[in-house]
Amino acid sequence: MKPWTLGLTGGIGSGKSAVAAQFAALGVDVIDSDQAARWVVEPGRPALAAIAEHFGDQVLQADGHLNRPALRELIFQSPAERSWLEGLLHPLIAAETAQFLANAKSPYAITVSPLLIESGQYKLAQRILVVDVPEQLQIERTMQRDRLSAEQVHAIMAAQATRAARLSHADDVLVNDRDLAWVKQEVERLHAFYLTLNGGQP
Ligand SMILES: CC(C)(COP(=O)(O)OP(=O)(O)OC[C@H]1O[C@@H](n2cnc3c(N)ncnc32)[C@H](O)[C@@H]1O)[C@@H](O)C(=O)NCCC(=O)NCCS
Ligand SMILES: Nc1ncnc2c1ncn2[C@@H]1O[C@H](COP(=O)(O)OP(=O)(O)OP(=O)(O)O)[C@@H](O)[C@H]1O
Repeated sequence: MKPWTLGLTGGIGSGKSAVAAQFAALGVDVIDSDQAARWVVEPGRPALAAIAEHFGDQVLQADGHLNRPALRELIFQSPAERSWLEGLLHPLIAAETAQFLANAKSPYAITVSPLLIESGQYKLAQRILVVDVPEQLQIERTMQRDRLSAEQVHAIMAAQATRAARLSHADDVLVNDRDLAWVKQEVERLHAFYLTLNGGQP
């Protein structure tokens, strides 16, 4: 039987990757749209050439790879430029995701995306798990992981759905305000529950 799809979402730095890694360790097939966003702009791919043509060589590194921090600065200070980039990349990311899910072999598969709600991709999932954290913790973890200023993190958060909007789509919520042992325990609980579901429903 074709696996059903769990959509896993949360704001920047909420802990999606940490949660997804625990599901993957239990044998669940996981596709992460942040990773797919990297594949589609590898050197030689047409999207990278389109980005360089649109933004200029300032968004390329000397070795020809995308200069991600430079592009990040440009798009989070201009909604129009962000929208242009999303128009180019989101269909490519969606295609990579669809192909992965079509080949998934575990009882259910997970699509991880920070923009699951915003992009409409949630409609492809039978069930939605939101990783939720208090904003202060989200900001602290992101600043530490990415070496960003509070202002830079706020600019990215402003481009994402609000916590309330995301939670309004949730079937399940993992509150990631404790340590990683807690994440593991919560994922094991959810996984045991998900294995009892038919097509994502009880
Ligand atoms: C701007 C880019 C080059 C920055 O790369 P960088 O390596 O610094 O960050 P990374 O890709 O790992 O993303 C980190 C986080 O930023 C946030 N973020 C990224 N893109 C967006 C966006 N378009 N809107 C809102 N938040 C975003 C997400 O929370 C994401 O998890 C990159 O994020 C990108 O190509 N974004 C456009 C594609 C996209 O929308 N990706 C989001 C998944 S669909
Ligand atoms: N329960 C936790 N305890 C301590 N640190 C954590 C916990 N969960 C996540 N982190 C750390 O917080 C940071 C953000 O987590 P993670 O990278 O999983 O978030 P994300 O939602 O995938 O972010 P993004 O949207 O940017 O991809 C990472 O450095 C991670 O190691």
